[in-house]
Amino acid sequence: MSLPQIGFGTYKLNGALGVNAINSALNCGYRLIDTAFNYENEGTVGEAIRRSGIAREQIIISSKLPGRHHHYEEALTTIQESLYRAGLDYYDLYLIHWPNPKENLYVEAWQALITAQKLGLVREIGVSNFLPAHINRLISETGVKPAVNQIELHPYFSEPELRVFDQQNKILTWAWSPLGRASSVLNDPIIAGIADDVQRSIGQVILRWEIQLGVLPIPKSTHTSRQIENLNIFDFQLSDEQMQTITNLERPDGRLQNQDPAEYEEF
Ligand SMILES: NC(=O)C1=CN([C@@H]2O[C@H](COP(=O)(O)OP(=O)(O)OC[C@H]3O[C@@H](n4cnc5c(N)ncnc54)[C@H](OP(=O)(O)O)[C@@H]3O)[C@@H](O)[C@H]2O)C=CC1
Ligand SMILES: O=C(O)C(=O)[C@@H](O)[C@H](O)C(=O)CO
Repeated sequence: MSLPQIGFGTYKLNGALGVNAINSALNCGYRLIDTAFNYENEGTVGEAIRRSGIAREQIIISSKLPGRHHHYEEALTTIQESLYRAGLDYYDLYLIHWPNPKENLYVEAWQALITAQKLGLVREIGVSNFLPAHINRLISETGVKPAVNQIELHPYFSEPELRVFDQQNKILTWAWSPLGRASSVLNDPIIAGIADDVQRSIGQVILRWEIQLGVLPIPKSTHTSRQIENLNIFDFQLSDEQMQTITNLERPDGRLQNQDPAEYEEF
């Protein structure tokens, strides 16, 4: 499957305001929309797509299986429910949202995603927030590798080891909260200096850094002007030195909400 280099995140985009925001993103040119069963907005995404008038096959739509439905039968039913909610016949991608290692049912959930792919409910399957040990287990127990791994990634938390692991295994890394969910990174003075040099906004520099790292960012915005700004990152380049300067901003406590997938469980 070929994917755009950037997608659109939809966490917190619900109801009529959500439909307007997602519709606006589609009009701006986004062709990859990220949602999740737990966002309770798969219906909003489906409605925005129908209203856009853009042909279904021109849009990549990705959703995610919540932790409370990792049992095989429940997972299959949940994928069907995800489709009914969105009013879609298929998802282009379906991911396990979190591995929930203490619950320890993610291999069973993966087997359900494999079946869903065989049934044509989803075109490709992947994971989110998976560490190398979790992915190695999926591969050794099922022989099927995830197509993508969607992980927290922004300049204060750039996941160097996980990116290398994904690359070595030909798994595409997606960056969630690529703008640090509008936290202090969007005012970082070092990135501001680079933004001045390249005559772009801080957000554009961050997203460009992610693209040049080989990662697919999925920024969310309710504002059309920001949606456009976040897309306009393909007509400039960061130098190797600028790339390294941003990568050096890594912080040991760089996670936004201390959601370490080795420990964190989300249901
Ligand atoms: N798999 C997972 O576990 C997770 C997945 N995700 C996915 O990743 C997506 C993106 O992450 P998210 O947490 O939403 O955070 P983002 O990093 O995309 O940041 C979104 C915030 O940044 C603001 N913003 C967007 N563009 C700009 C800009 N150019 N300048 C200034 N501010 C800007 C938005 O404000 P405004 O809307 O007002 O414009 C919003 O407050 C989610 O929507 C979701 O789809 C997120 C978290 C976890
Ligand atoms: O948004 C998501 O996809 C999540 O997995 C959530 O954990 C989200 O990051 C969050 O902040 C919940 O409080």
